[in-house]
Amino acid sequence: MQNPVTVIQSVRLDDENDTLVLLDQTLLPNETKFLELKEMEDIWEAIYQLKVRGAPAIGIAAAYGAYLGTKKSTAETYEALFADFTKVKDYLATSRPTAVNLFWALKRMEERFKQEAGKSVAKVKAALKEESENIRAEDEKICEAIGEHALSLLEPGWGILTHCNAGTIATAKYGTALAPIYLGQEKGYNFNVYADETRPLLQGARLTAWELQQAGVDVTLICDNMASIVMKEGKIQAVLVGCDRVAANGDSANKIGTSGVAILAKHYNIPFYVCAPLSTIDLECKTGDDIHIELRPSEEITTKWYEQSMAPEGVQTYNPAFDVTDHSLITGIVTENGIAYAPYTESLPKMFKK
Ligand SMILES: CSC[C@H]1O[C@H](OP(=O)(O)O)[C@H](O)[C@@H]1O
Repeated sequence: MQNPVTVIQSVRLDDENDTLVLLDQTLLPNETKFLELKEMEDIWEAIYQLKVRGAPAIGIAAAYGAYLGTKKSTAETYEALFADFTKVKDYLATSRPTAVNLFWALKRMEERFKQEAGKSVAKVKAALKEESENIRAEDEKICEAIGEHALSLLEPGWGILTHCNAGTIATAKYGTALAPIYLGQEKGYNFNVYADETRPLLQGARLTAWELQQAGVDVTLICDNMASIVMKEGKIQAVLVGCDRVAANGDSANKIGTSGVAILAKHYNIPFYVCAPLSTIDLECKTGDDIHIELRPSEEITTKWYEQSMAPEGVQTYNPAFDVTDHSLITGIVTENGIAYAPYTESLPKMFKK
């Protein structure tokens, strides 16, 4: 039975109208609104402001944006079109630095462009459209495969803690960390999901709790500082999180606060799994120290969710959007090709060879 929430397409191409259609995730859970974007500046802004967010969804949006931006070109030669494509690609690549899917998707679009060398402008544009649609369609299958592998690690009735939102709206469908929750629901696993609110942008409260409630999954919203007590009280049998970039040694960048959850899970002897499409694994990054952590505006901490500021005027803040969970804290990395276990420098490359 199709779960109504998983069929929501948070990122969609409306080619006939030269438009990228995005579910505006900054308005959830209070408003479900789709944006229709034609201009590269608006697409850049939508990625930066997390109107579209989640590593796979960012990659899909960038691929569609690169196609739409190139489609507009009036270039009459392959070379001139490539110059226009490159401008769009390089511009979209500046929107956010941490999720590797943004760069992976843009590189894949560039590789497809080069495969069409010597062909007519029309044929190259058609190829870019096809490639962007392939990226989206593949991500749906990848997330389902991650869900199947992750489900093999879980038992019916388990309490699952998750951080931020790695759900259906962060991907083409199903999500990564939430994929086993949706697949398990179809099979009667009846998980009890505990969602960290995930300050400062509240992806857990606004998005995960919303997605799972809409899907009829048993979800309990907790403040980030409650993760320890729910683990201590035996409510949690596994932690599942998404990721934005996995380094070759297994260090994994994910939403800020994830590494703290991993340390708690280690302390309470609870398995901690990172759900990672291969498109989020960056073997060029040797360790988490090589991952660029995005810093975001102060207002997200001080005023964004309050009728009035809850912090003294002008207080200094530090707002890293992600942190890196050390590979030693990760029980396994669930990919679409199977589950990688430590030592990750050996197991991760094998995932690409299946
Ligand atoms: C399925 S990847 C989701 C991943 O992306 C989120 O970051 P953001 O909300 O800033 O795009 C978060 O790290 C999630 O785990």
